[in-house]
Amino acid sequence: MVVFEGVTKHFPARDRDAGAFAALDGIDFAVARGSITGIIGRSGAGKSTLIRLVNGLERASAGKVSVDGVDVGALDEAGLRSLRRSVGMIFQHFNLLSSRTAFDNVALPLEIAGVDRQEVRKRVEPLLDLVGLSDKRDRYPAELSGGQKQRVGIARALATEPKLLLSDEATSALDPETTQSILELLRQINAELGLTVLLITHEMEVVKAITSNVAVIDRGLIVEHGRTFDVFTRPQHETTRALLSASLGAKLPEWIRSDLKALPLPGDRVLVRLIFFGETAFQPLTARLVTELGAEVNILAGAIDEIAGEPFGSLVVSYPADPDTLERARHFYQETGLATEVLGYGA
Ligand SMILES: Nc1ncnc2c1ncn2[C@@H]1O[C@H](COP(=O)(O)OP(=O)(O)OP(=O)(O)O)[C@@H](O)[C@H]1O
Repeated sequence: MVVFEGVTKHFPARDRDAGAFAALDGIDFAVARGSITGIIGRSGAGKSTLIRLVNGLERASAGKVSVDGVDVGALDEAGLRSLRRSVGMIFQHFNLLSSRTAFDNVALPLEIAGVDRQEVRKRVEPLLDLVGLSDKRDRYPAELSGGQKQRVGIARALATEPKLLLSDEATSALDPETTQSILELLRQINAELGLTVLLITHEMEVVKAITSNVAVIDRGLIVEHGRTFDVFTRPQHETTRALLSASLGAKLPEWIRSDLKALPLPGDRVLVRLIFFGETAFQPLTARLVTELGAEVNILAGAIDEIAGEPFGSLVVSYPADPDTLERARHFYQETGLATEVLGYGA
């Protein structure tokens, strides 16, 4: 649906002598039709720039961005206007016009497209109904809650019947409960209207809750991408691990985490996160681990979590970090296919 091929975006560097600065540095990535795809990354990694290239708010310095086979960079003004009708966008701060009612905000893109008043009414009313705001149609943004404003934003984004919806931190200004209801609405729109959703967020909970696919961007490069379940349960890149560490699975108590070392001292124990999913979730692997290691295994934390509707469990254990035990553990993990992550070492 959206394809990035060798996409680079330069901005003039702040320091005039430094030349150009690459906000995106060779992005190759495709967003599957019908998916809800998340882009995550640290602040300044290039998420907004990436999404703004999709509807032509920015132009790539090199490479190609295409939407449904259309090369966005090659479009003239008329082409861009037509593209923006097929690509809706929602924003963190809703971007509603305060002088227009909910109805008139949703109607705006249709008025701009020259749709006549009767047709506008025919299209806007079902949209207000879809987002659950029929009774608020004549309210002004100032009279609506954050969640209701975002619902107006979503209805407005859907007015021109787009195939793709871009979401730029759409739930970041909302409380957790309202976030859940907006995510539920996005999920419904994705399922019922077959709309592809590309969202950027710094909220891992959002990614976990609704995306089917995720890409991790770091300093202008996609460093990891795949099914959300796979990326979240078996993160390969250090940036992904850092982004996920606070939000996923069993959380280590702070007093243990703050004492963790990157390398063991003699007599230290290793702290390992064991991740259970699929086959491994149904086997008594913890009991076997204790037997196989022949060493004292402590359980420090455990949780059952859910990613994109699939359950998985994680358990943080510690055992002696001597070479024999580590070798037996490595062998056991290899044999059972248990996913693990070494968190560090401690006494
Ligand atoms: N118009 C611009 N001119 C110059 N530099 C820019 C411009 N837009 C973005 N940048 C720079 O490009 C880099 C990527 O910015 P971008 O907004 O895409 O990051 P982000 O991942 O969305 O960050 P955040 O999560 O903080 O919004 C940043 O270093 C930013 O300062």
